[in-house]
Amino acid sequence: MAELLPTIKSPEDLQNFTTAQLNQLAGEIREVLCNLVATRTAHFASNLGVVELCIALHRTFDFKQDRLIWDTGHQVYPHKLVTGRYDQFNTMRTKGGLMGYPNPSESPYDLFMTGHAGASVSTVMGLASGDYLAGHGDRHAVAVIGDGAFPCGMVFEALNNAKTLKGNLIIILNDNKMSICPRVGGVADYFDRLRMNPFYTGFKHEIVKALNMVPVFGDPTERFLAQLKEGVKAGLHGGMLFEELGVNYIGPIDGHNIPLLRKYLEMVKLQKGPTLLHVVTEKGHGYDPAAEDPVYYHTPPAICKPGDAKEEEKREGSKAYTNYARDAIAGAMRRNEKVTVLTAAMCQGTKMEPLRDEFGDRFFDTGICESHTVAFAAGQAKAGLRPVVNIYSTFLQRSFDQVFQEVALQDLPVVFTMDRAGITAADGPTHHGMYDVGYMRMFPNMIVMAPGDADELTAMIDFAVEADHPTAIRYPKTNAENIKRDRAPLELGKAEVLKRGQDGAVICYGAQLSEAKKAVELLSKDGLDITLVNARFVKPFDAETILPILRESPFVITVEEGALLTGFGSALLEEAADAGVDASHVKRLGIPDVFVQHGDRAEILAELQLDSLGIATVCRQLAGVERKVSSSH
Ligand SMILES: Cc1ncc(C[n+]2csc(CCOP(=O)(O)OP(=O)(O)O)c2C)c(N)n1
Ligand SMILES: CC(=O)[C@@H](O)[C@H](O)COP(=O)(O)O
Ligand SMILES: [Mg+2]
Repeated sequence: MAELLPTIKSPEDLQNFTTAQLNQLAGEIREVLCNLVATRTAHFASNLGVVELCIALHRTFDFKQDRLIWDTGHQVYPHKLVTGRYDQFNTMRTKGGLMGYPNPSESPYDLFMTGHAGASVSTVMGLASGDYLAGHGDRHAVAVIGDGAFPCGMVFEALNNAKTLKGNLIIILNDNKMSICPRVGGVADYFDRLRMNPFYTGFKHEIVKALNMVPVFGDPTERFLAQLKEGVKAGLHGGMLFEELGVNYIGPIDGHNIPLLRKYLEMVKLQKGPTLLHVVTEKGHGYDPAAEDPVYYHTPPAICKPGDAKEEEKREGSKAYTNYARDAIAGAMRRNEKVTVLTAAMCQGTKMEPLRDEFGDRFFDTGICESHTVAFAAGQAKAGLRPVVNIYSTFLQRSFDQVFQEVALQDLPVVFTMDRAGITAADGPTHHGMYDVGYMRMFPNMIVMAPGDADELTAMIDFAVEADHPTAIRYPKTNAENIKRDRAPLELGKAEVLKRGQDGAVICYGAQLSEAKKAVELLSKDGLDITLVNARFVKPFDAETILPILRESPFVITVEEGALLTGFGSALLEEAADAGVDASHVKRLGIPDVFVQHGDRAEILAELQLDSLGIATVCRQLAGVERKVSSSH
């Protein structure tokens, strides 16, 4: 039972806690985190790892004035607990409840709504700059960024700019040796070398002893710090990469020792100029199964007791679109040795660990560097390879310009398999994949498609790796079904008509096809005979099939799990306008011009009328069936 946590209404309540109480608080936070993931899937190992760091930060700074950004934001749960949200904590990631990321509408301690990695150093610099110009140069601005997020290009862009900053910038590098998967790349190796620093290994105890003799405030600390840093530099050139960029480097230090963290945080507060404090933590700290398998426990399914008979089953999961995509890519790689696959640190989410093992040198994990990934794939394509960029729709947004310049403009055969396209549910607005239809279809040369079911996804990937142009395929985070029908073979730019009727038409782009089909079946019980089209392609658009349906149908509904602005329905309206075809009877179902909040996927889709009942209801309204029924009474 938590004893201290319920008493904390704001971080000010931590100020009188003793070290023993702060340690007790750390234990209580971990217990609450464990209780949460027993009930639902949520970010776990990352949160366990930052408990002490979070407490020490809030004990040292006053974030009513000072600024704090947790990079990415998935490790923000302890912060939520100590900033007055303990009472609502059991609503985490449920509709209307707390968001799993920072959310300014929940608390003034959350400055930005985030979820994408790598922006923290830049935004914190902006805050520091604004505070300085507003005469609040005494405020401190702190970015906490993980070792996985650190290699993002944007972080280095910010570091490059940091020494020009007037204002106090503190970067806490939370180094737990992990991204979601084990971290990769040269920066990771560099952090490993920094850990070999005697500051962290051999001499650590000596340094801690010396620190204990140093008062926390005033000049002596600064002098001591300067000497200490010189000593470390002379020893192993630790942190020289940062020092050369004009950023003071301190560390690494143990991130699970609250008094030690406090001491160093007090010191960096006094430091002039941008400062990076390298803190070493363990992902999953305090819960052994998570510490031993932080990949699985990054976002484990609910009730993940080790040894749980169902655990293995959950690991593989039922067959989602993600699995079909993975298997189709694997098939293409087996058939054609020119096919490569690229991931930007999402090997686990895209279920590609088996591909990493099977295709060693044709599997590329670039880390959280989406822009680089796409330009890199373009280079591979130019060199004659057939790269597949397997990426979440929302994260591909980072590469908009590389999709334009390096891929589309050169007309290179890069395949984009865009996972999590649509409502991703509990992650919320930062993660829903809503915009890819628009940002892909606007570029010349692109072939842009969405499968209506599982086998179609396989067919599209097979088609894409043979295409001579860039291709994009979107699919959502859900289990994939196969729709029984006399399946039309996949043909470039051709829609599939599943059924013809005279009372109206439903044209579906993507995986809501099964819901659309159910709706059409429901409607036939009401006596409505509805045409059902599986659009397959938004580009090239099948005007030949679709425009006659527009002309002949009393109403037409387009269905897509994406933004209405720039989406499939918009493409249809553009085609109709260009061809002079009346489209005033077209109703578009999709995601309106709002940021959709987090919640249960089925619930959100139902609210958007993107399920069978919603589609059927709209059809009835357009067909006037309700009116007919009521007037017959
Ligand atoms: C731009 C972007 N790409 C990918 C992701 C997916 N993602 C979320 S957390 C994470 C790992 C981050 O590692 P790190 O920063 O070290 O934090 P840790 O989980 O280790 O605490 C990844 C790849 C993301 N959120 N944003
Ligand atoms: C923080 C982050 O961006 C990832 O952890 C994301 O939540 C993963 O999403 P999936 O659970 O859909 O793989
Ligand atoms: Mg990490």
